[in-house]
Amino acid sequence: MTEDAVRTTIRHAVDPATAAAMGSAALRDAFRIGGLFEPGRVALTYTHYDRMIVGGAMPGTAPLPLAPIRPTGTAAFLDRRELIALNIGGAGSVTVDGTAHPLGSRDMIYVGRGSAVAFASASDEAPAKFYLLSAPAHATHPTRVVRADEAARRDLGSAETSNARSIFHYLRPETVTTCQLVVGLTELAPGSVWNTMPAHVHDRRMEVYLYFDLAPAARVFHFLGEPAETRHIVMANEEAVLSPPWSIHSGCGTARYAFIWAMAGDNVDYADMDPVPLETMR
Ligand SMILES: O=C[C@H](O)[C@@H](O)CC(=O)C(=O)O
Ligand SMILES: [Zn+2]
Repeated sequence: MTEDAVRTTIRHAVDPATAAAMGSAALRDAFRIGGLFEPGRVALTYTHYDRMIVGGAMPGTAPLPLAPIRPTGTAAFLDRRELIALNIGGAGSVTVDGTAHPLGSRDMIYVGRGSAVAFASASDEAPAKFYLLSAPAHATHPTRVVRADEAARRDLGSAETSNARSIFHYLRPETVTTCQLVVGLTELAPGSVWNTMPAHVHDRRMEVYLYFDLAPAARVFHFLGEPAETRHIVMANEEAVLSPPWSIHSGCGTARYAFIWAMAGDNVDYADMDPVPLETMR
């Protein structure tokens, strides 16, 4: 492992009044996260929204460890944290305390507090891409693999409103116990482009989206901000965007796409959202 195999950057929390005064470049710097998947690297963004860490690991066939990072101030990365890794690339494995868990496309692993983790790809030609999320943990819950076909599926929206989509709920309290993490994947049907409109907020939990499976030339216009003061960020494939607890999070693509949504905060109740009536948005 080279010395800079783990890269960490910090994102401070932004308040709504500051965000409302930002132009496109400042909004992108504050909320968009790029460069998640670099060959041979773990790229991490330590956010001050519920101290959620958002990252990517794109290993070769040799194990790429999740090394300790300075911002957590702990001897090992997961000493006081939990983690998920969701594979959006080729076949790979996540080794937890010496046990290798093979993960195919869209398989996920939850790793409880205190474990040691390393990533590997099955081949160099089609490397795995592990999307990583980690939140502070107050208890140790068992490590669990959730396969793509084990996630709870719910179909939402319609073609008439350009938002026919399927939600695959990977981490829900009914099946996997976590301290803070709530994670799922939403896939838009062909011809549907809108997610999460009508929008909602949930001041109890921050949220972060990773847009993926988007054609290289396509973009998603991602909306954020307080409901009556919205802004947008133009997102490309495999870019993440932070949603502060006070912000809506919704997007409209120039083509279909998928995204992984994840939350951390005061509760793990997915349904605890405050809907925003469309007529109140500005
Ligand atoms: O708080 C939950 C999240 O914003 C997502 O689950 C929304 C979503 O996937 C969708 O409507 O498509
Ligand atoms: Zn939400």
